[in-house]
Amino acid sequence: MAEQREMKEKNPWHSAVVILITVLGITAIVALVTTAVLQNKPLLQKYKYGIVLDAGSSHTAVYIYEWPAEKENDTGRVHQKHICKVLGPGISSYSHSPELAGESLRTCMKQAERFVPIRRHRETPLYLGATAGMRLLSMENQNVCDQVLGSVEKVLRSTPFSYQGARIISGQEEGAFGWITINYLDDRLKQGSGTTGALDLGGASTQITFATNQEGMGESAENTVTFRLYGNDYILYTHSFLCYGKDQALKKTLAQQAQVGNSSVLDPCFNEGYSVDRNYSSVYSSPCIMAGKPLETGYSFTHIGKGDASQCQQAIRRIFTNPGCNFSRCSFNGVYQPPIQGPFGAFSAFYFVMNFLNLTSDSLEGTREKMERYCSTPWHQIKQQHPGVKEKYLAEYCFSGNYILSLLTDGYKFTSETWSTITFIKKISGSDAGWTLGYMLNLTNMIPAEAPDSPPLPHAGYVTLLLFISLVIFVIFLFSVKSLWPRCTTQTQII
Ligand SMILES: Nc1ncnc2c1ncn2[C@@H]1O[C@H](COP(=O)(O)OP(=O)(O)OP(=O)(O)O)[C@@H](O)[C@H]1O
Repeated sequence: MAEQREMKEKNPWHSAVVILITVLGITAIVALVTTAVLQNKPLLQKYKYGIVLDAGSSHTAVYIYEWPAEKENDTGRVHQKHICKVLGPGISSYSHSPELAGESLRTCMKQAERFVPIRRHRETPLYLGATAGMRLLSMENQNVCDQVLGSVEKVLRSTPFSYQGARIISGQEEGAFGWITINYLDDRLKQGSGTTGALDLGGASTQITFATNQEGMGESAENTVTFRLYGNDYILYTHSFLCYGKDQALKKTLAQQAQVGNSSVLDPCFNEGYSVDRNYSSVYSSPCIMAGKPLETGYSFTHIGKGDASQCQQAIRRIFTNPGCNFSRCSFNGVYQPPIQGPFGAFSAFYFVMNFLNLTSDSLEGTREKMERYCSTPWHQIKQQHPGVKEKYLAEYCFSGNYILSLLTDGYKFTSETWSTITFIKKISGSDAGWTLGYMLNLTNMIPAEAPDSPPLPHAGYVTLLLFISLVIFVIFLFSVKSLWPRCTTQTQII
């Protein structure tokens, strides 16, 4: 007591200093916590947009993509905001009235104006990529093909968006950008982990693309695409088979069966009881059909279903030619293909068909069995079982399922073992699997060649660490000034 009194007398300010330090310390902590909380509060997110039109052989679809304006180079951040399916056929079907090709896009483009905020319209890039239908039209008639492209260009230029061009993309681009899309959406590119191969089945062409090691790729330069993405080098094998999309393959198979020139064609790829009259010209008019319409036949024939999956596969096998392989190994039609390296994602018609047939998770043997059963089911029963399904698709599922089986096994050489590496997919993280997203990411330079430098700590981690260190310093400080605190003793003093 005497000591304390003595101390107080020596330093009359000491309790005032301690109080001041404590108040300042508490104020500092409150300020730090407030800063940390405010700093971590999410900012009002601003978005950017991009629009890509997929002008396919069977139809056109308008994809609207959205991504946060701040982090354009972060993988997995662009997502599909909306898809509008254009009514009517693909633009290549407007060869008799090209001006209608552009008109067909107007409704979806109006929708796009509503989905993209008005303040972003002018800066939103707009692309149109045409695929196999237009590739075929350009082979048939370049002049009409240009007119169709001119017609869609006119309409797209009249929209408020930043029009970047309408062009026919190559089969190689279609394959490679499909591969980029699925690996970007899976977040595999930034991680630099193993990638997924892409199998795309369209109406008029089909693409196979997968990463492979360099060995043997020198064999065929036209099947090689290289990318440097996020600091990783990729060597891709890619091939697009024009005329081997689902619709053209069906025409090829039917044309080959109709070559005999009878008034009716008994087709194992259609269910028993199916019967439709068809014009020869509807089958033989495609540039994919080399043979001409059989001579000395009528105008039309009756297409009759026989419903036999094994015979159907035999008929399909005949559309894969075998002119000999000039490489170490080939898929079909003499096209080079290195050993397949999975896993694979199979999309577009691969998914539509296998999903309908409930075959997305079956073994190869199980798939064959189910196809036998499906094809041998009478047509009237199929129609009864699936009243809501478009009749054209329904009639073709026996052919389509067998075509997929044959393309993957006889064509691409998948086996019972490698079959299980295929996943049939429609969407990944809400965005459709297809070439459009990869195309836009490439044209807008949204995937950098080198991995961007990132701070050692994320923002929230940095603020938390700062707060923690400050608290530790403050506690140490309090302990070090403890000696200045007035000592209170509870011991009763015996005088
Ligand atoms: N639900 C469905 N069931 C069966 N087939 C379908 C279904 N939806 C679409 N298809 C068909 O699947 C095929 C592929 O469609 P997709 O839109 O991917 O091709 P595309 O872009 O028109 O063709 P390409 O890429 O060859 O130009 C087309 O023949 C289309 O008619």
